[in-house]
Amino acid sequence: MVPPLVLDIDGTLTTADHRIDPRAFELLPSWEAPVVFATGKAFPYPVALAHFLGLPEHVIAENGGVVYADGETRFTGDPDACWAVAEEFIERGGDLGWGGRTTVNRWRETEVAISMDADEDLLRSIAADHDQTVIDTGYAYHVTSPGVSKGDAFEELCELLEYDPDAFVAIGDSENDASTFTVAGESYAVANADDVAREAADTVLADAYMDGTAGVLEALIAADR
Ligand SMILES: O=C(O)COP(=O)(O)O
Ligand SMILES: [Mg+2]
Repeated sequence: MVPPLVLDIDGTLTTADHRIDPRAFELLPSWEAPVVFATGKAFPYPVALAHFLGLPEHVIAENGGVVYADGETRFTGDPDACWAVAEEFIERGGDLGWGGRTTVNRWRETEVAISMDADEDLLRSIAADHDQTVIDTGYAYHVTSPGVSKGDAFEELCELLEYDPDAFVAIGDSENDASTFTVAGESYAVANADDVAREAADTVLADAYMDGTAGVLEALIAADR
């Protein structure tokens, strides 16, 4: 039996230009064990991915702020405090960015995502004044509440579904994946991963993006034969 998976999305299942790599549609629909998507993106994104792969919607969104499994939704974090940071950031001349793409935050329920073009120093200093944290995923700065993490959310999801987190293989690429790597039994950072993810992973892969991820998935399938 192949092991269950907990997979980051951006940088892990994608190409370098942010598209889902088609190999996700070849390897995941027939995966014979649970697959959990754990992302910094807003709640609808991993739900849609699971849905269109024909997989059960077991997801972690917003860096752990949202857990959804078996029809149950759990939220962690203080969205008002995160928005207070974003509002002060705008008042002090900052820009959330996204070129008018309001869908980035429209369905976000526990935190705020800000474009990588933003003034990072200003954002971090305002977040610190409000006792909120900033996560840099390489795709966005996320203003998130302390204590929110994909790893804690993953543990919660495993409790809900009565899964053993230690049985899971985790793959990811950035600092928001390090906590998942700690909880899962086995962890891989793709070659494009940041230093925090590389440090936390059991194995740093030679291949980047979906090349790295597909290599792990194919090896797991081969080992199962
Ligand atoms: O939304 C982001 O900033 C990153 O998303 P990810 O956690 O799927 O890589
Ligand atoms: Mg990622």
